[in-house]
Amino acid sequence: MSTASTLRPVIGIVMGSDSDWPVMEAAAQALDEFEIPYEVDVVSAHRMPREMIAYGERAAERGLKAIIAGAGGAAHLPGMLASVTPLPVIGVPVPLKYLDGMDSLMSIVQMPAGVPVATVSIAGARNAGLLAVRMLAAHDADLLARMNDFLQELNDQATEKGKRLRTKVASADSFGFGK
Ligand SMILES: Nc1c(C(=O)O)ncn1[C@@H]1O[C@H](COP(=O)(O)O)[C@@H](O)[C@H]1O
Repeated sequence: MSTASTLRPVIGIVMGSDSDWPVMEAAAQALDEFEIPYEVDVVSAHRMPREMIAYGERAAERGLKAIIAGAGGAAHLPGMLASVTPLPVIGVPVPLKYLDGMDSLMSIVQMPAGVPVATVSIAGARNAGLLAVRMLAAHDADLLARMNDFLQELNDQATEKGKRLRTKVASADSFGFGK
């Protein structure tokens, strides 16, 4: 098991295989941006069911506050974790070679009532990381302020994009383009 910092991890990032990491690392990056300590591991419901159950059952007592679980294809990992932990589980549908991740999405999102998994978009690992930050921020005023700054930054960037687009279209118009 690897841990991103020497601090005790509060978020677990797990995935069905190390082949999911190229998608899942965006969750880790988002947590890094907010200096949230996390751990990373491969925990497969299909290939190592006993370890998977033990991971879910022990997650809360080990101090984790939420689990981000990514899997591809018959992606049962997030739902199975959610069935053995009271912690929030965020599911990331990992797209594989066939079916473009629709199989992963459907496997993760259609949970029976009583066992929720907060499913993000196909390959939406960055949003999974940001959602985990928001969950922590609900009980942490400093983190909440930083999330607000982050949102303001997004707002400023979008405003800037609009400005650039309007300038581009206006200058094209003055040459008789863009009509
Ligand atoms: N969906 C699951 C689960 C599970 O849900 O328990 N365990 C592995 N897998 C998925 O199998 C895909 C192929 O894995 P390999 O690349 O190891 O063959 C991965 O996307 C993994 O998440």
